[in-house]
Amino acid sequence: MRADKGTHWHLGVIGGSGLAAGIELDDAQEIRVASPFGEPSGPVVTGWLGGVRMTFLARHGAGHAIPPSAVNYRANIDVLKRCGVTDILSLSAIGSLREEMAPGQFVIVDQFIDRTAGRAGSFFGTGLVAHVSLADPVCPRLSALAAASAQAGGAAVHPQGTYVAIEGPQFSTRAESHMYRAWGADVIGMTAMPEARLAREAELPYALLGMVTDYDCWRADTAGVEVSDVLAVMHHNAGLARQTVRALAARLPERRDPSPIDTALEQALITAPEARDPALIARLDAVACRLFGERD
Ligand SMILES: CSC[C@H]1O[C@H](OP(=O)(O)O)[C@H](O)[C@@H]1O
Ligand SMILES: Nc1ncnc2[nH]cnc12
Repeated sequence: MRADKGTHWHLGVIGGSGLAAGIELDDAQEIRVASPFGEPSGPVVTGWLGGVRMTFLARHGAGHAIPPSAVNYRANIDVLKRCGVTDILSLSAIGSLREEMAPGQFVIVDQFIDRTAGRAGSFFGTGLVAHVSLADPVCPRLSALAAASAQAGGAAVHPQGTYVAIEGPQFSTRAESHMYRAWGADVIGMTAMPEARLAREAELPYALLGMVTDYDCWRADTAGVEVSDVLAVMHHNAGLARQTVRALAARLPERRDPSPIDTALEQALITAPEARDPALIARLDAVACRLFGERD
Protein backbone atom coordinates (compact mmCIF):
# COMPACT_ATOMS: atom_id res chain seq x y z
CA MET A 1 0.00 0.00 0.00
CA ARG A 2 1.36 3.42 -0.87
CA ALA A 3 0.09 6.64 0.68
CA ASP A 4 0.05 9.70 -1.56
CA LYS A 5 0.23 13.23 -0.26
CA GLY A 6 -2.51 14.28 -2.65
CA THR A 7 -2.75 17.88 -3.78
CA HIS A 8 -3.36 19.66 -0.46
CA TRP A 9 -0.74 21.49 1.55
CA HIS A 10 -0.40 20.68 5.21
CA LEU A 11 2.36 22.85 6.58
CA GLY A 12 4.27 21.72 9.63
CA VAL A 13 5.89 24.60 11.52
CA ILE A 14 8.64 23.98 14.06
CA GLY A 15 9.08 26.99 16.31
CA GLY A 16 12.46 27.57 17.91
CA SER A 17 13.80 29.95 20.54
CA GLY A 18 11.37 32.74 21.36
CA LEU A 19 8.61 31.13 19.31
CA ALA A 20 7.23 28.48 21.65
CA ALA A 21 3.90 30.30 21.79
CA GLY A 22 3.28 29.30 18.20
CA ILE A 23 0.94 30.69 15.60
CA GLU A 24 -2.72 31.51 16.09
CA LEU A 25 -4.72 28.94 14.14
CA ASP A 26 -8.43 28.61 13.40
CA ASP A 27 -10.14 25.58 14.97
CA ALA A 28 -6.93 24.90 16.85
CA GLN A 29 -6.63 21.62 18.68
CA GLU A 30 -3.78 20.57 20.93
CA ILE A 31 -2.96 16.91 20.43
CA ARG A 32 -0.44 14.58 22.03
CA VAL A 33 0.85 12.26 19.33
CA ALA A 34 2.82 9.17 20.33
CA SER A 35 5.88 8.17 18.34
CA PRO A 36 7.81 4.88 18.21
CA PHE A 37 10.92 7.06 18.37
CA GLY A 38 10.15 8.31 21.87
CA GLU A 39 8.82 11.55 23.30
CA PRO A 40 8.45 14.52 20.98
CA SER A 41 9.10 18.00 22.38
CA GLY A 42 5.44 18.32 23.33
CA PRO A 43 1.91 18.24 21.99
CA VAL A 44 1.28 19.64 18.53
CA VAL A 45 -1.27 22.33 17.82
CA THR A 46 -3.13 21.66 14.63
CA GLY A 47 -5.64 23.86 12.84
CA TRP A 48 -6.12 26.10 9.84
CA LEU A 49 -4.57 29.32 8.66
CA GLY A 50 -6.18 31.08 5.72
CA GLY A 51 -7.62 27.80 4.48
CA VAL A 52 -4.30 25.95 4.79
CA ARG A 53 -3.93 23.08 7.21
CA MET A 54 -1.13 23.78 9.67
CA THR A 55 0.45 21.90 12.55
CA PHE A 56 2.80 23.60 15.00
CA LEU A 57 5.38 22.08 17.33
CA ALA A 58 7.60 23.99 19.78
CA ARG A 59 11.10 22.58 19.34
CA HIS A 60 12.29 23.18 22.90
CA GLY A 61 8.95 22.30 24.51
CA ALA A 62 6.81 24.46 26.75
CA GLY A 63 8.89 27.04 28.59
CA HIS A 64 12.01 26.14 26.54
CA ALA A 65 12.88 23.23 28.86
CA ILE A 66 14.67 21.04 26.29
CA PRO A 67 18.25 21.92 25.26
CA PRO A 68 19.37 21.45 21.62
CA SER A 69 21.23 18.18 22.37
CA ALA A 70 18.18 16.62 24.07
CA VAL A 71 15.54 17.54 21.50
CA ASN A 72 14.17 14.28 20.15
CA TYR A 73 14.44 15.31 16.50
CA ARG A 74 13.32 11.89 15.27
CA ALA A 75 10.15 11.90 17.34
CA ASN A 76 9.39 15.49 16.30
CA ILE A 77 9.65 14.73 12.58
CA ASP A 78 7.83 11.42 13.05
CA VAL A 79 4.83 13.02 14.78
CA LEU A 80 4.59 15.76 12.16
CA LYS A 81 4.55 13.10 9.45
CA ARG A 82 2.01 11.12 11.51
CA CYS A 83 -0.22 14.24 11.56
CA GLY A 84 -0.18 14.24 7.76
CA VAL A 85 2.17 17.20 7.30
CA THR A 86 3.38 17.53 3.69
CA ASP A 87 6.11 20.16 4.14
CA ILE A 88 8.03 21.65 7.07
CA LEU A 89 8.98 25.24 7.79
CA SER A 90 11.52 25.55 10.57
CA LEU A 91 11.84 28.84 12.46
CA SER A 92 15.18 29.33 14.20
CA ALA A 93 17.25 31.92 15.97
CA ILE A 94 20.70 32.11 14.36
CA GLY A 95 23.96 33.92 14.95
CA SER A 96 25.52 35.73 12.01
CA LEU A 97 29.03 35.05 10.75
CA ARG A 98 28.82 37.78 8.08
CA GLU A 99 28.79 41.54 8.46
CA GLU A 100 26.01 41.92 5.90
CA MET A 101 23.67 39.53 7.74
CA ALA A 102 22.70 41.85 10.55
CA PRO A 103 20.63 41.14 13.66
CA GLY A 104 16.95 41.55 12.89
CA GLN A 105 17.35 40.22 9.35
CA PHE A 106 16.17 36.87 8.01
CA VAL A 107 18.22 34.22 6.22
CA ILE A 108 16.68 31.45 4.14
CA VAL A 109 19.24 28.75 4.86
CA ASP A 110 20.11 26.51 1.92
CA GLN A 111 23.17 24.55 3.06
CA PHE A 112 24.46 23.02 6.28
CA ILE A 113 27.70 22.03 7.93
CA ASP A 114 27.00 19.56 10.71
CA ARG A 115 29.25 19.78 13.77
CA THR A 116 26.78 18.11 16.14
CA ALA A 117 27.79 14.87 17.84
CA GLY A 118 25.92 11.97 19.33
CA ARG A 119 22.42 12.93 18.22
CA ALA A 120 20.22 10.23 16.71
CA GLY A 121 20.59 11.28 13.09
CA SER A 122 18.65 8.68 11.11
CA PHE A 123 15.38 6.79 11.21
CA PHE A 124 17.14 3.88 9.54
CA GLY A 125 19.82 1.50 10.82
CA THR A 126 20.70 -2.14 11.18
CA GLY A 127 18.00 -4.12 9.43
CA LEU A 128 17.08 -1.36 7.00
CA VAL A 129 19.86 0.79 5.60
CA ALA A 130 18.99 3.93 3.66
CA HIS A 131 21.23 6.56 2.09
CA VAL A 132 19.19 9.58 0.99
CA SER A 133 20.78 12.38 -1.00
CA LEU A 134 21.42 15.57 0.98
CA ALA A 135 23.29 17.50 -1.69
CA ASP A 136 20.46 20.00 -1.75
CA PRO A 137 19.12 19.68 1.77
CA VAL A 138 16.28 22.19 1.64
CA CYS A 139 13.24 22.47 -0.57
CA PRO A 140 13.76 25.25 -3.14
CA ARG A 141 10.02 25.71 -3.64
CA LEU A 142 9.15 26.21 0.02
CA SER A 143 12.31 28.28 0.59
CA ALA A 144 11.42 30.67 -2.24
CA LEU A 145 7.85 31.01 -0.95
CA ALA A 146 9.14 31.67 2.57
CA ALA A 147 11.59 34.30 1.28
CA ALA A 148 8.87 36.10 -0.68
CA SER A 149 6.50 35.94 2.31
CA ALA A 150 9.09 37.39 4.70
CA GLN A 151 9.95 40.14 2.22
CA ALA A 152 6.30 41.01 1.73
CA GLY A 153 6.02 41.54 5.49
CA GLY A 154 8.87 44.05 5.39
CA ALA A 155 11.73 41.85 6.57
CA ALA A 156 15.22 42.17 5.13
CA VAL A 157 15.81 38.70 3.70
CA HIS A 158 18.96 36.94 2.53
CA PRO A 159 17.78 34.23 0.12
CA GLN A 160 20.72 31.89 0.78
CA GLY A 161 23.10 31.01 3.57
CA THR A 162 25.16 28.15 4.93
CA TYR A 163 24.30 27.19 8.53
CA VAL A 164 26.85 25.52 10.77
CA ALA A 165 25.10 23.41 13.40
CA ILE A 166 27.09 23.19 16.63
CA GLU A 167 26.40 20.83 19.50
CA GLY A 168 26.13 23.54 22.14
CA PRO A 169 24.69 24.28 24.56
CA GLN A 170 27.61 26.67 24.99
CA PHE A 171 28.11 29.33 22.34
CA SER A 172 31.33 29.11 20.32
CA THR A 173 34.81 30.32 21.16
CA ARG A 174 36.21 33.15 19.06
CA ALA A 175 38.63 30.70 17.42
CA GLU A 176 35.73 28.44 16.42
CA SER A 177 33.71 31.36 15.15
CA HIS A 178 36.64 32.43 12.90
CA MET A 179 37.08 28.83 11.74
CA TYR A 180 33.41 28.51 10.73
CA ARG A 181 33.72 31.72 8.73
CA ALA A 182 36.80 30.34 6.99
CA TRP A 183 34.84 27.18 6.18
CA GLY A 184 32.25 29.27 4.36
CA ALA A 185 29.50 29.18 6.97
CA ASP A 186 27.29 32.29 7.07
CA VAL A 187 25.16 31.62 10.12
CA ILE A 188 25.32 29.45 13.22
CA GLY A 189 22.82 27.58 15.34
CA MET A 190 22.38 24.40 17.38
CA THR A 191 19.26 22.70 16.05
CA ALA A 192 18.92 22.44 12.27
CA MET A 193 20.89 19.21 12.26
CA PRO A 194 19.78 16.48 12.38
CA GLU A 195 16.33 18.03 11.92
CA ALA A 196 16.84 18.78 8.22
CA ARG A 197 18.35 15.38 7.41
CA LEU A 198 15.52 13.56 9.20
CA ALA A 199 12.94 15.59 7.30
CA ARG A 200 14.56 14.41 4.08
CA GLU A 201 14.46 10.76 5.25
CA ALA A 202 10.77 11.24 6.01
CA GLU A 203 10.29 12.60 2.47
CA LEU A 204 9.19 15.97 3.86
CA PRO A 205 10.34 19.07 1.96
CA TYR A 206 12.01 21.36 4.55
CA ALA A 207 12.82 25.06 4.58
CA LEU A 208 14.56 27.03 7.31
CA LEU A 209 13.70 30.62 8.05
CA GLY A 210 16.54 31.82 10.24
CA MET A 211 16.21 35.01 12.23
CA VAL A 212 19.56 36.65 12.96
CA THR A 213 19.80 37.52 16.63
CA ASP A 214 23.52 38.29 17.10
CA TYR A 215 26.94 38.42 15.47
CA ASP A 216 28.28 35.41 17.37
CA CYS A 217 31.80 36.32 18.58
CA TRP A 218 34.06 36.69 15.54
CA ARG A 219 34.05 40.50 15.59
CA ALA A 220 36.92 41.85 17.66
CA ASP A 221 34.89 44.72 19.07
CA THR A 222 31.77 42.66 19.87
CA ALA A 223 31.23 40.95 23.21
CA GLY A 224 30.27 37.26 23.30
CA VAL A 225 26.68 36.16 22.74
CA GLU A 226 24.26 36.34 25.63
CA VAL A 227 20.88 34.58 25.71
CA SER A 228 19.29 37.87 26.74
CA ASP A 229 20.46 39.47 23.47
CA VAL A 230 19.07 36.55 21.45
CA LEU A 231 15.71 36.72 23.21
CA ALA A 232 15.50 40.51 22.92
CA VAL A 233 15.87 40.30 19.13
CA MET A 234 13.51 37.33 18.94
CA HIS A 235 10.96 39.18 21.03
CA HIS A 236 11.18 42.03 18.57
CA ASN A 237 11.03 39.67 15.57
CA ALA A 238 8.42 37.16 16.69
CA GLY A 239 5.63 39.24 15.18
CA LEU A 240 7.43 39.35 11.86
CA ALA A 241 8.00 35.59 11.98
CA ARG A 242 4.29 34.97 12.62
CA GLN A 243 3.37 37.45 9.90
CA THR A 244 5.69 35.54 7.54
CA VAL A 245 3.92 32.26 8.30
CA ARG A 246 0.52 33.88 7.67
CA ALA A 247 1.78 35.37 4.40
CA LEU A 248 3.21 31.99 3.43
CA ALA A 249 -0.13 30.29 3.98
CA ALA A 250 -1.73 32.90 1.72
CA ARG A 251 0.96 32.49 -0.92
CA LEU A 252 0.86 28.69 -1.23
CA PRO A 253 -0.62 27.71 -4.58
CA GLU A 254 -4.10 26.23 -4.26
CA ARG A 255 -2.85 22.89 -5.45
CA ARG A 256 0.30 21.28 -4.13
CA ASP A 257 2.17 19.78 -7.05
CA PRO A 258 4.41 16.85 -6.15
CA SER A 259 7.98 17.60 -5.10
CA PRO A 260 10.92 15.33 -5.97
CA ILE A 261 11.53 15.23 -2.19
CA ASP A 262 8.20 13.39 -1.75
CA THR A 263 9.96 10.31 -3.13
CA ALA A 264 13.43 10.79 -1.62
CA LEU A 265 13.53 7.22 -0.32
CA GLU A 266 12.83 5.72 -3.73
CA GLN A 267 16.52 5.17 -4.59
CA ALA A 268 17.82 5.17 -1.01
CA LEU A 269 17.04 1.74 0.45
CA ILE A 270 19.85 -0.75 -0.02
CA THR A 271 18.98 -3.64 2.31
CA ALA A 272 17.70 -6.74 0.51
CA PRO A 273 14.04 -7.52 1.34
CA GLU A 274 14.99 -10.80 3.05
CA ALA A 275 17.54 -9.03 5.28
CA ARG A 276 15.13 -6.37 6.51
CA ASP A 277 14.17 -6.17 10.18
CA PRO A 278 10.37 -6.26 10.55
CA ALA A 279 10.57 -4.45 13.90
CA LEU A 280 12.38 -1.52 12.32
CA ILE A 281 9.96 -1.47 9.42
CA ALA A 282 7.09 -1.36 11.90
CA ARG A 283 8.61 1.77 13.50
CA LEU A 284 8.68 3.40 10.08
CA ASP A 285 4.91 3.19 9.66
CA ALA A 286 4.69 6.97 9.39
CA VAL A 287 8.12 8.00 8.12
CA ALA A 288 8.13 5.50 5.26
CA CYS A 289 4.38 4.91 5.01
CA ARG A 290 4.54 5.44 1.25
CA LEU A 291 6.78 2.37 0.95
CA PHE A 292 5.66 0.14 3.80
CA GLY A 293 1.99 0.84 4.37
CA GLU A 294 -0.61 3.36 5.38
CA ARG A 295 -0.70 5.04 8.76
CA ASP A 296 -3.64 3.96 10.87
C1 LIG B 1 18.52 30.91 22.89
S1 LIG B 1 20.04 31.03 22.08
C2 LIG B 1 20.54 29.43 21.49
C3 LIG B 1 19.43 28.58 20.96
O1 LIG B 1 18.68 29.36 19.99
C4 LIG B 1 18.59 28.61 18.80
O2 LIG B 1 17.45 27.76 18.93
P1 LIG B 1 16.44 27.43 17.76
O3 LIG B 1 17.26 26.97 16.59
O4 LIG B 1 15.57 26.34 18.29
O5 LIG B 1 15.69 28.72 17.46
C5 LIG B 1 19.89 27.83 18.79
O6 LIG B 1 19.91 26.79 17.84
C6 LIG B 1 20.00 27.39 20.21
O7 LIG B 1 19.23 26.25 20.47
N1 LIG C 1 25.59 32.73 18.05
C1 LIG C 1 24.83 31.64 18.10
N2 LIG C 1 25.40 30.42 18.17
C2 LIG C 1 24.63 29.31 18.23
N3 LIG C 1 23.29 29.34 18.24
C3 LIG C 1 22.69 30.52 18.18
N4 LIG C 1 21.40 30.85 18.15
C4 LIG C 1 21.32 32.19 18.08
N5 LIG C 1 22.55 32.75 18.06
C5 LIG C 1 23.43 31.72 18.11
